[in-house]
Amino acid sequence: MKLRFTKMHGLGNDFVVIDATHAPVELTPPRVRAIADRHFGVGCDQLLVVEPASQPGVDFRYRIFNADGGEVEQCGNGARCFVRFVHDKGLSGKREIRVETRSGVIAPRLREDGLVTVDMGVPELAPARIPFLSDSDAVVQPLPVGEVTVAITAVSMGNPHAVQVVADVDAAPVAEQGALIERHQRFPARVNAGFMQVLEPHRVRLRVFERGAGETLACGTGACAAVVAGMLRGLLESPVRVETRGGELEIAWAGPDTPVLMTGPAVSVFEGEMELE
Ligand SMILES: N[C@H](CCC[C@H](N)C(=O)O)C(=O)O
Repeated sequence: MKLRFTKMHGLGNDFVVIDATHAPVELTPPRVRAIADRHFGVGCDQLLVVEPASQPGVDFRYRIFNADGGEVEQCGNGARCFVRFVHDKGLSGKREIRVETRSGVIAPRLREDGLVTVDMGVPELAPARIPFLSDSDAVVQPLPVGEVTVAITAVSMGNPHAVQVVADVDAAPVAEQGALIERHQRFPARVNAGFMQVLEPHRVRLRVFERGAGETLACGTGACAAVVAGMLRGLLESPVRVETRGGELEIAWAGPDTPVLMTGPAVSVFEGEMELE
């Protein structure tokens, strides 16, 4: 089958975006992996599939697949690229689009300045709903990882995150420790592992070893989770500028039981076609 796609990125977190609003696209995990492969396919961190809404009051549905083929609940950089894609393709005349994801409805808004603001919803902190196997709901919890024990804060933005504070993100063992945390037994759905360096109360640097994709240049839900973790630890004050390797996001949060607002860019790079088994 011939697959038409748009290649996009949010701060270097890159996506293959497929328009399935007129005809369904059958995506199996092997097909997702084939598309995401950076040598034998197009290459991307995640695959985004835009579909017609399946419920009233919503404009579209969009599905998110990691490069390893697994379908996941939420993607912050992807949500920004989604609304840019829908606008640029003329799929909607609106600039604020209500879209259904596996973790609920969000409404990314394409601003006049080209940046996108997304209400990413209320962070989930209850371990059972992250999910994080723990008999405590303390903000900071010890997690044995290999030969060391790290102090993490577990947060869900619809998808699970384990955030730790480090002195220097450039020196942090992201590849080795991130891989161990991603598959840690206490995260039964696996987890995105964040490494945050606090520069000042309104500014951090962040690296994320993503579930199902490895380290990415930026992670939108990871930035939201890091700011929530930092504020709960008393280290940060809203709004926070999150410096990732791919560029900057602005994250605002008014505290527990309120939504996290994320603002950042979304870029289309090229259109393409790929023969798919
Ligand atoms: N790897 C994530 C999904 C993509 C999230 C990330 N790309 C973002 O911008 O939020 C997970 O398995 O939960």
